[in-house]
Parts: sequence; structure tokens; C-alpha cells
Amino acid sequence: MEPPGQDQGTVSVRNLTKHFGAVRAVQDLSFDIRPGRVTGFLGPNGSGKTTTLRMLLGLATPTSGTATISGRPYAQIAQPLREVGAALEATSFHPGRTGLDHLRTYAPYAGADDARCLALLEQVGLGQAARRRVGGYSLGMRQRLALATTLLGDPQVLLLDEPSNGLDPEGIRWLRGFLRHLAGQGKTVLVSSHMLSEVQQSVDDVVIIAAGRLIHASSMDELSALASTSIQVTSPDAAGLGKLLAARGWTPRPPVTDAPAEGTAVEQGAAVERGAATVELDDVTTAEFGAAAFSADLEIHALMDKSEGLEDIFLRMIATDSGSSSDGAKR
Ligand SMILES: Nc1ncnc2c1ncn2[C@@H]1O[C@H](COP(=O)(O)OP(=O)(O)OP(=O)(O)O)[C@@H](O)[C@H]1O
Repeated sequence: MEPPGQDQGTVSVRNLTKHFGAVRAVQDLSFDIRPGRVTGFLGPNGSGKTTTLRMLLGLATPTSGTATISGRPYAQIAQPLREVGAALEATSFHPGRTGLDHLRTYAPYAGADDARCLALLEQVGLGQAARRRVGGYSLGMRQRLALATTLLGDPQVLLLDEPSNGLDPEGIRWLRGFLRHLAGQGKTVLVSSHMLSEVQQSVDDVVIIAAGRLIHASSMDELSALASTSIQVTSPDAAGLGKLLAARGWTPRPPVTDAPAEGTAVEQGAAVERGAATVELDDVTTAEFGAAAFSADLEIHALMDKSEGLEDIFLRMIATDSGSSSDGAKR
């Protein structure tokens, strides 16, 4: 048994599995979420994100495996609202209650007083709407209220299911800054989403799942390093292009040959036969190539960035898995 406090703030999932009849919602999932970081919990619709969060919160019983927060299952946490703040997808609000009254309902369990409720509403941008009925709140305002509710007990761990849903671009930018601020205080922040692009600017780490299985877990920097850089270049001067590539040590695809291609133009006056060439180069940026071509006085007719972006990597990762996943896709 590890000494108390060793796992403080760590969210751990070990060999976690959940079947609903024939549907394998979560399959042998293992990962850790660390304090002081914002972690994106990513996967396409129906990949098992909410089911995993529900098991972490003791709302669903694992078929096998464990889900713990600070080393303990949720049910064993003495004062759960002071340790874990969670906002799941279908957070429901009593439409007749004001935002402030909604917080007051939970405040006693979280050890929060009225002043804290009001301060939190202010913090999430609902200061002006504190005494308005939630029934009249927009989806984005409800998301902000859900966030304020998770923060009532000043918990170490925050589990937020698609928190940017319904927020406008300004709200998304605000949320980004707010989550970073919370992680900066040493909190463990998990944000689920079905789109990497939605969270890529705000997360430090990523856990990617598809069809209930772990696909990838790393820091955002490590994931970014998987993104390839490649360009496509077309020059009417194959020989000149070949010379430039050789001088720079850049290996083109396909190789450039000096032999004039079909449709060769004969330059007036210089009587030099010139063939056009189109090649692709890896690990060279358009800026690098553009500068090199400029200094070599090489004529270029097209220069395109063909790099694989982060979202492409994410889509490739989750697509690769869906072929092998079988039952999890039964929905
Ligand atoms: N109570 C349930 N009974 C039966 N099947 C369920 C139940 N809850 C979830 N599932 C199934 O488990 C799978 C995973 O669903 P889950 O809601 O965890 O995915 P998700 O990644 O959160 O999806 P989304 O991004 O759409 O919210 C789906 O096939 C879903 O239909």
C-alpha cells in the first residue's frame, strides 16, 4: 500500500472494462491523469468517454478493472465534492431556480457559503445573471453554471465532459484561460471532447480512445511531434531543381532526372532544353524551400504545404482503430 498522499490528485484507470450486454463500451482501458495539467480525453461519439467518467464517479460499475481518484474509488472518498468536481453531459438544472439558488442547493455538501457561491458565479461570468432563473439561461450559460457547481468545494480534481459545448468563440477562449489557471493552481483537469482541434490549444496531455480502447496517451508536445512536414514543389526547370536539391541534401519523391520531360519547352536564345518537374519533400517547410529557391534563382510555379496536421493524425488514429474494434461499434 502506498503512503497516503502519494497519488494525491492523480486519476487512474487500470484495465477498465464495461459491457452493456453485447456492447463493449470500454475495453481494457488504462491511463493516468496528472495534477497541474489539463488533459484532453478524446474520442469520437460513442467511444466510451462518458462511460469511463461515470465509472470514475461511481455512477456505473465496471465489468472489470479499476477507476480511482487520488488512489481511491469515488465511493471511498469521504468528502467527494471537496475532492472531485464533475460536470457530465446531461447536467440538469431546475428551470425555476436562479443560478445562485442552484449553487446554494449543493453548497452545504461542499462547505461553501453564499459569498463563495456569488464569487464563483462572478468568476464564470454569470455575476449579472446570478438572480435570473436557469430556465432562461442559454446553453453556454448553463455550461458556465455547471462549471461553477464543480468548483463549489474547491476540489483538487475536475472532470468536465465536453465543457465547451454551447459556448461561443469568446466563451471558448475564456474557458481555455480558466482551465489553464486552474491547472496552474495544481489542480487535475480532465476535459473530454470528440474533436482534437477543439482542445488542442488548451491541453497539456492527451488520452485518445476509440471504440472503448486506448489509442494514444502522451503529452500534447509528443503528439505534435508526430505531425509530419512535407511540401510539393513544381518547377519548370528540372535540372535546376535537381541541382538545388542535391546541394541542400534534400531527397525528392520521385527523384528528379535531367532528361527533358514530355512537353519540354526550348528556351529562346539560351537554347537550353528544360523539363518541368513536380516533387514532394519531407521535413522541409515552404519557407525553407522558398528561401533556397530564391537564393538559387530557381523559377518555381507551385509550392504547397502538404503537411499532415494534428487533426489529420487524430482522425487517422481513431479510424485505424475502428477497423479492429468490432463490438464496441454496435450502437
Ligand atoms: N446505459 C447504457 N446502456 C447501453 N449502452 C450504453 C449505455 N451507456 C452507454 N452505452 C453505449 O456505450 C458506448 C459508449 O458510449 P459513451 O456515451 O460512453 O460514449 P462517448 O464517447 O461519451 O460518446 P459521445 O461523445 O457521443 O458523448 C456507446 O455504444 C453507447 O451506446
